[in-house]
Amino acid sequence: MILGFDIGNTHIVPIFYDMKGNILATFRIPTHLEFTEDTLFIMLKEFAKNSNLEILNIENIIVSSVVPNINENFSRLGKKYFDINPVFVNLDNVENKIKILPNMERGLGADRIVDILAAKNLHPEKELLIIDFGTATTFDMIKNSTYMGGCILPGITLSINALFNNTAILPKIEFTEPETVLGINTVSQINTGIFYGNVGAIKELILQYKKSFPNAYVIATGGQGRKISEYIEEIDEYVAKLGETGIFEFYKLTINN
Ligand SMILES: Nc1ncnc2c1ncn2[C@@H]1O[C@H](COP(=O)(O)OP(=O)(O)O)[C@@H](O)[C@H]1O
Ligand SMILES: CC(C)(COP(=O)(O)O)[C@@H](O)C(=O)NCCC(=O)O
Ligand SMILES: [K+]
Repeated sequence: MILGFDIGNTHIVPIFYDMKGNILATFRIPTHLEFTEDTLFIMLKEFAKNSNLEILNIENIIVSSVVPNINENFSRLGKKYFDINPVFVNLDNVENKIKILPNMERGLGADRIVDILAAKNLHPEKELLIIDFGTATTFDMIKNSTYMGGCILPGITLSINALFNNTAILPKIEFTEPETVLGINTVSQINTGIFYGNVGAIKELILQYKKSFPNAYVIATGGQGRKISEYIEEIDEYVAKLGETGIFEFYKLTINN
């Protein structure tokens, strides 16, 4: 088995793969900097047990992290419990798959790197616009294996939390499909505002990218993107486990050959 970790700003997702890259099980834990290698191992052991997986069969560990402060604990986890040095997703190992423009910084988040690897695998010949709805919503434009650029905006839950945290009495709401734009209470008004506000923002951004890349094939991913994608006809496809697939792709490209 291969063990992957998708470390985002809100959640850490451990992923168990068989050696062909089939996903056997995934779990979701909150991103807490306080998790030590020992806490992480105990959680992993329980998850594995629950899915009837033998944790000692892990041959390699791949970590996609956008939270650098926690990385060291994953290195310790690998060394202490599996005698493995985990490999961290970065651009250096996949330079022929994702070329960057000469004037561009190399700071592209690991989550975006694995999204790109997976999307390129699904549609090798297409120009791709990838939208990932996570803590932040990110756009990434790929043409001829080259990263053309992208953008970042606050994610949906982040926007909901911002209203809650920066006002005296606005509540924290659960994001749902709105029934009407004529909200009759605070909760439905916030929900409607965030929902259609995001639908509109995403549509406009896609339009802007399509001005330069009219043939761009638009792929959305990220838990919060599923519902909203149905309202955005410019999105060609929603892929639930894009990042998870990309982490295994990174493994194949770096370790397996
Ligand atoms: N399947 C889902 N349905 C609804 N909300 C989700 C889903 N998955 C994640 N979220 C919410 O989206 C926000 C971002 O979480 P996540 O996608 O895990 O972000 P990250 O990858 O940045 O850690 C969180 O508030 C989380 O509760
Ligand atoms: C943009 C992000 C915060 C998104 O993170 P996420 O929503 O997955 O938690 C992350 O990809 C990141 O920190 N990137 C580094 C900067 C960059 O990608 O340009
Ligand atoms: K994201």
